[in-house]
Amino acid sequence: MKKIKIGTRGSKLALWQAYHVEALLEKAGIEAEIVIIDTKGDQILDVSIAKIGSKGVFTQELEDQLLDGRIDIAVHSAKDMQSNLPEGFEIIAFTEREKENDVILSHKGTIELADTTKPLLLGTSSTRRVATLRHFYPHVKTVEVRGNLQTRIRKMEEGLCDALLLAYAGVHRMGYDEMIVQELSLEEFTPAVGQGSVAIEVASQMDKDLKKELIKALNHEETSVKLRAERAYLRVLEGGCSIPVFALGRLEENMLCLKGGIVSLNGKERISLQVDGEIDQPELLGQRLAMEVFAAGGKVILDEIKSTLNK
Ligand SMILES: NCc1[nH]cc(CCC(=O)O)c1CC(=O)O
Repeated sequence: MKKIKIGTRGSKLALWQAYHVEALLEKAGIEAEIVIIDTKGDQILDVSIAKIGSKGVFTQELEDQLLDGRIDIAVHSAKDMQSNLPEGFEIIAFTEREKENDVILSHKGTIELADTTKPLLLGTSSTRRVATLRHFYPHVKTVEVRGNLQTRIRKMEEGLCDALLLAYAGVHRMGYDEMIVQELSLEEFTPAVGQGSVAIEVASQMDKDLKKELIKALNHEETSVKLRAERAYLRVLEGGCSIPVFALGRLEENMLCLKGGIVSLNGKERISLQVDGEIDQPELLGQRLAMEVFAAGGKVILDEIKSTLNK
């Protein structure tokens, strides 16, 4: 079998993910090498993702190279993948998911979100986290902070904020577990779709046998079932990472339980529901969740968010 070229962004987290995939391939006896590609999302660091327009900022360049055959697979944080891939591309595998929670990282020791007596300024650039904070902890102030984890930590230490709100997966992979001061609950801070897993994207024209080999080596079936449901939910909402929606699949015996919802940008309204169904049709469950969230008032919230972001 030929040597597989793994395309990745050059950030430390992206490289960790690419090496992880390389190791999984090697374990399956497949030789691989890593090709680093610069993306628009990496170059524009001073503008929030929500403003750049999230569509493919981190993925477009990798997709160009997939078509050219300069790389065979593209590795992304599953969370950063838009719900509808452009024509001609598909995700063939999701790697085993890391713990999905959000965490608080701080150089200051304990942080008490519920303590309304002390001013607290949290750094984040995720609309979901800001809106969720506004909903559950309206007294907490937020400031936008972008850049890679190292940059964000430096900005925090320089005084930009008291603490950072981040995905556990990225913090853990970059080796900053010691700075975690609190793990947030999945009930309040239900994660973004796909959080904690790595997605493998290919050009659909890829040789069928090769595709099969790669799926066998890289796909974690249970993760894949959960993420297919979560992504189907996101697809109905046409949400990129700029919209504060969340969903989390869980497997319980032979059932797939999907919890998810949406929160308004000001945090005033938050809808969170759970639907349960068969494991073998995860997409249907995601669509069902979307319909129930819409019916419960989510459609109005979504339309409001979209009109605000498009202004
Ligand atoms: N949006 C950026 C991003 N994309 C993936 C991760 C972390 C790893 C993961 O969730 O898989 C992060 C950082 C964060 O949200 O804290």
